[in-house]
Amino acid sequence: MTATEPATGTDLLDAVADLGAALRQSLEASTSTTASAAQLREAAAGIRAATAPLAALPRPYDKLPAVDDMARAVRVFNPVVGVGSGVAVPLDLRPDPAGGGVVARAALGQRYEGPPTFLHGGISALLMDQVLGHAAIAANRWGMTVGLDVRYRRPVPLHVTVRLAGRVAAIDGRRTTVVGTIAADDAPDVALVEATAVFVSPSPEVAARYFAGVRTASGEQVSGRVGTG
Ligand SMILES: CCCCCCCCCC(=O)SCCNC(=O)CCNC(=O)[C@H](O)C(C)(C)COP(=O)(O)OP(=O)(O)OC[C@H]1O[C@@H](n2cnc3c(N)ncnc32)[C@H](O)[C@@H]1OP(=O)(O)O
Repeated sequence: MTATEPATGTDLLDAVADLGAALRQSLEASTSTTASAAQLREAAAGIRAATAPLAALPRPYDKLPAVDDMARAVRVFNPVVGVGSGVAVPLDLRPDPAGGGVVARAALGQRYEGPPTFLHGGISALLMDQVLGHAAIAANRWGMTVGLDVRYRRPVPLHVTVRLAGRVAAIDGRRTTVVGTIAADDAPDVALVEATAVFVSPSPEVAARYFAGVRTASGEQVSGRVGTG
């Protein structure tokens, strides 16, 4: 069982993952195609037609999807790890066998481009926030990000497998400091991006205020806290 692996292989979860994969293929194709204007308009019409029946069945944003499992930190529409998300990679984070923390490998596509042929710096920050957050959760130290420091040493190439890793560096009361890197998978010791994040577990009063209206699909109240199962 991994930190980001969905709970069960239910038919609904399989369908959510299938749609997520189709959306990601569509985004990737839309950012790398040389199709004509007419072909693009035809594609846009088809996508709008396919979207309409989904939009007609909305889920309130404070009701969690039935396929989520907060206790195991599985959030299926998370924009980094969620298998149902069109914008997610999705990263498959696993315990790092090389000494604590979590690690994932991925080749980032054209849809994440910043400078030509390289990863957008904001996407690097997004990925690091998530990876370091999961490293905190893996150490049973869930918290909200209060600080994220990113150093861009070298550009991250697209379409090349990179290794994203994070591990807890320090614990101080409700504060957890986590460090991590993005590096080429074949040169893991040469950091392209280095990041340090501080996560703070909200006080029970603050958590109750923030997440008071949030319910699971079966109607149970949630604390917001993830990865506690
Ligand atoms: C699938 C699961 C996904 C898991 C990965 C998710 C990764 C992505 C995570 C996010 O995106 S989180 C969203 C972005 N973050 C926020 O919106 C957090 C906004 N900040 C807050 O709401 C509050 O700061 C917070 C609830 C986190 C804390 O408020 P509290 O009122 O509970 O705590 P308080 O302010 O008393 O601070 C507690 C301790 O943390 C310390 N602290 C607070 N802010 C700090 C800071 N910026 N840097 C260092 N320390 C800080 C603070 O000094 C204090 O230290 P001491 O206990 O020693 O006094």
